[in-house]
Amino acid sequence: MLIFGFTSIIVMYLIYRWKNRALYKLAKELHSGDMGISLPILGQSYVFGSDPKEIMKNLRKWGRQTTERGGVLASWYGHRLLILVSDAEVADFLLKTCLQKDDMMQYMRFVFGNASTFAPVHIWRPRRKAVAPAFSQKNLSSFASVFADGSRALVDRLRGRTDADVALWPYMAAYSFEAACETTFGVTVDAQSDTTQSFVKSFGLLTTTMAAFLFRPYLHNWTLFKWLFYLTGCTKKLNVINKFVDNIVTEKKEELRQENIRKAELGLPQNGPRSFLKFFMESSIGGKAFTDTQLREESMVMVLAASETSAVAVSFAVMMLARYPEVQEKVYQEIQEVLGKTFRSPTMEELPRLKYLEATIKETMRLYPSIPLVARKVETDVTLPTGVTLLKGCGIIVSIEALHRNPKYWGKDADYFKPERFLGSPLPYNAAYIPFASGTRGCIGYRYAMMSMKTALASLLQQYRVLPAGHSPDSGLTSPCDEVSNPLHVYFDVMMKEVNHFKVKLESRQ
Ligand code: HEM
Repeated sequence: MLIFGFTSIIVMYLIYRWKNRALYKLAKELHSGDMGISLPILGQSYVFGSDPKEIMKNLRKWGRQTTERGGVLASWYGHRLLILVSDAEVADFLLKTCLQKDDMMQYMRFVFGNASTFAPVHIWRPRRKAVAPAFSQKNLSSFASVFADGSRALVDRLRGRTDADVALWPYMAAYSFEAACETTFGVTVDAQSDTTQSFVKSFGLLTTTMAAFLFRPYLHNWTLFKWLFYLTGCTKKLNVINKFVDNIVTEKKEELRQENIRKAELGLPQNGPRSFLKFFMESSIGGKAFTDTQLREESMVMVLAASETSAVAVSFAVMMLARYPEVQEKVYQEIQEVLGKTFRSPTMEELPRLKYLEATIKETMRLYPSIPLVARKVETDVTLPTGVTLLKGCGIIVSIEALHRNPKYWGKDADYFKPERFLGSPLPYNAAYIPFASGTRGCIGYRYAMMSMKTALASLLQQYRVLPAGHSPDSGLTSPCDEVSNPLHVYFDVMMKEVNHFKVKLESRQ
């Protein structure tokens, strides 16, 4: 009986291998690095481990191996073949050619709906077209005061935190979240209030659970997923989120109706600064008005996409400034030159003049991109510029983190922190820098993000000098310095975050 069972498994495995022989041939051609042997059901996914720090460490290791082997590597993830990419030319080609999100995103879709980030291409395309005008320069300019007010509140909240080390994350997260809510919904929220806290916690729990789930392909089965989702309390959390957003949508719809009636009566034009929600309510998808579900999905994803990503990037930037005091001094001098000596937030016209600050943010996002990887799917066989043909059904993981440290584009000092790379001469190869991904499915909010991050940093640095946590006179690094032998310790949470919640020491400049 035992022998019969064993023989059946072997026969089934051999049939499976024969049916998928083209995939196995491709895997061999692309090599899988030193990621360990591929096991049935698990593939090589077991090497990532379950601890978020381990996952990030192994993702980085996987990325380095990809670069060492020419920028494209294959790996078995459960029964699927994943192609990992750290070559800029190949990444650029794939991000522009393969617009479909990978199958693993269908679980994210279950949580966040069919909003642009997770939607299949046929749903995404008309939505992206409908959403894009909300990011016009004119509309974004109307958000400048939101960032200015928010960054003043950020500076105030940090007052009195100069005596000991401070974990920046809750402060930065609150700044970005409040700004994201105001620009998305047109309402002012207090990140400390009970309702908001419960919304934020629910969001956090959902993303953390989803991050852990994505790296366990053996759990990727709909029935199992739905059960786990329920048992881990995610259903309740999702209800909290949906209720929070639905209430705002209902309230805002009525407000808009009243406002339009009032303006029509007074003969006033129907324009002015518009929150994303208001913009969506006045727009249409393929000629039809947004439904309530579409309004909820699109606004929820704006809050999700706008808040944590920018908070992570700005927090990493502060840590880098603490580590590299002479970079911080240059940034500070520039802020003084552009804004003068009295404390105030930069205006929309002044932001482009903060060039060294921008270079510092960009260099931070090169070494520590908020989103370390993006996943796409091959829908029809596609031949890479290198001549290799990827087969239908393969998953694609573009490792932004590995690509950003690929010496082929960034030189021998790829791991060094040097904001000067982004000053003066253009980048040697544009596609080698993609913190916001690239192509038509790249980030729609990169200009919004830059405005928000520059405003927050300019305000913060006018008031405080930042020092490394546990500061002693020689705890700063002298730039240029190697971010491999002295790396920041990070973990994977869909985004890449610092393990100590971005701890630094603040010293008042007043
Ligand atoms: C530092 C901040 C940010 C970073 C690093 C970032 C990064 C990214 C990346 C890498 C993608 C592509 C994801 C993929 O292909 O799977 C993306 C997509 C997206 N981002 Fe951002 N983002 C940031 C800020 C924002 C902001 C502020 C908004 C909105 C206000 C936003 C809205 C979106 C949306 C809607 C998408 C989906 C685009 C589509 O599929 O059409 N992002 N972002």
